[in-house]
Amino acid sequence: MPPNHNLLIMNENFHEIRMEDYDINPITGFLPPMPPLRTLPDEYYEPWEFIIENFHELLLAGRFRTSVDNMPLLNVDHLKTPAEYHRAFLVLSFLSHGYVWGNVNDISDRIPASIAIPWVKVSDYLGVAPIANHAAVVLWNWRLIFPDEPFSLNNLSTLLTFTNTFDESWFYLVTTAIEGHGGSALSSIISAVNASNVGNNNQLLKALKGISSIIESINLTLQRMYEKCDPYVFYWKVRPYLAGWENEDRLPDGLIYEGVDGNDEYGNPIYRKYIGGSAGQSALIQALDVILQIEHFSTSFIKPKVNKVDEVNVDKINKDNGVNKVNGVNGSNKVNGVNKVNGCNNSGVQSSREYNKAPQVNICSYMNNNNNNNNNNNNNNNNNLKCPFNNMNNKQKPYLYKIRENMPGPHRRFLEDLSKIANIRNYIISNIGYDSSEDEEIDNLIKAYNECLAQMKNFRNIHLQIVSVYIVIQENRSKTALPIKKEIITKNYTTEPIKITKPPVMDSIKGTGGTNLIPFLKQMRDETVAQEIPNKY
Ligand code: HEM
Repeated sequence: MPPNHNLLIMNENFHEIRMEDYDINPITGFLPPMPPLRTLPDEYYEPWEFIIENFHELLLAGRFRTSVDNMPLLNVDHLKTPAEYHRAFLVLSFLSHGYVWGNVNDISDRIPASIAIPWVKVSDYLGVAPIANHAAVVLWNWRLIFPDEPFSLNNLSTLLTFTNTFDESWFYLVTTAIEGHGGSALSSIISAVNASNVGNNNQLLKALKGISSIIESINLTLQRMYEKCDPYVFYWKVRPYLAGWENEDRLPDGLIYEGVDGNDEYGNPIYRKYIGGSAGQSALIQALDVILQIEHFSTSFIKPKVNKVDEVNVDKINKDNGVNKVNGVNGSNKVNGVNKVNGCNNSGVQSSREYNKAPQVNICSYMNNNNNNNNNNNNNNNNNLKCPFNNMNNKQKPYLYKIRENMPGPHRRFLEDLSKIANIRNYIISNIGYDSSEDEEIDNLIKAYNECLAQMKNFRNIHLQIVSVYIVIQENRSKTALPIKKEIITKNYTTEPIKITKPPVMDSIKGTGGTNLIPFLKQMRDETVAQEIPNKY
């Protein structure tokens, strides 16, 4: 049966959300329900598995590329199950990135047909760009050391690494362990959506508390990165292999996938560009953003100014948004019909009390207006269910949206569908002052929602610190080290103290997708904080 990704939005009561339609498991979340395959079962794929088994040896011996060049072109028809496709994608990602980046003095701007053709086919099947990604190295790259013991960081091992180091394994495994919180996070997320849909404040409160405590656990796991991943090894040995071929100085034109795209009209080979692997491609973290209605803007976009919103009556807003029905649950009035209201994740609902302190920028309506202004023929007010980012070129898209191309198709669709119904923040705001007998309940919801934001802010602060240690400091070292090296050579191993004259460079360091790293990550954090609902309204 083809995946029915509309079920989530079509289902009136949201009681029967079928996570499996999105390749999501209620227990393991975005991780597969069973540990990924350690090899492809069909012997037909032995040529791939042989090179993978000898990956480090072949690189060390300088024979990796020729081995791949001599590999036969295999057909993907022998892959039978999703798990086999996952394994094939992982293997082909390693073969490709090993081929391109495996020799620092001779980077390849092409991959041979024997890996390019099957890689593109497997990627098409999985609905993902043909480039190493978070799914490959984190979701589909682990095993349990003791199969009869539970999934936990101290029972995990990686299947493949580029560098054969503890550091690289730990980098992936900490992230895999974070993904292990996905099952419970998604249960709470769906419970929260259901609760706000039927106006069940108790259930919503419980779900929000669940979400904040899961983010707290994620943060504790993230902190463990320092334990066994050395920043030097990460930056100089591991990270180069995960690089992609978009915004990449060493491959300015991108990469040729031989046998796939052919030549252009002038007979020149066609290049492809894709962003490399990053945990920013985690659908789990993005799902948390979506459910909390945290909106991220493109760094190149000028954030629209928030107009002071006049005090608006809830009834009027509901009417404007097409909410005809007010649902009486337990005798109280709750706003219902969310799924029929505004498809985008922030309908800009204001409370009947003064509620214009929290930023109320609605990226979807802003983008829709923007698109409509730019295209007079497309003045369609009923397109709320379409997310406008789809119409944007890559430079306009917020980075976190763009990198969804690197997520498996079902996970990307889950985020798209979730953002159409995520309404918790609006729900809480729209209920402020609606019924004075419920003020305390709403206060508690505000606190619980803000606590989720506080935990997301912590996540981004911890992550910023990690990025400073693992990238910024390493990169600055490289910049200050060059003159030092020269001095040592010319002065014949001088013992004079070396002065560092260059200030650390923060703003110009680039992330995987060419973003200005630190300003970008700070923006993500600030956009998180911006959604806080003030306690006093
Ligand atoms: C050594 C460890 C890590 C380093 C050096 C690192 C580096 C980076 C970099 C450079 C970016 C910028 C965007 C990009 O290049 O794609 C980024 C973004 C991101 N990373 Fe990491 N990362 C690390 C670990 C993790 C882990 C374990 C997670 C957990 C899932 C994570 C989640 C994210 C997220 C969600 C973003 C997008 C920005 C945001 O939502 O705030 N990272 N990371």
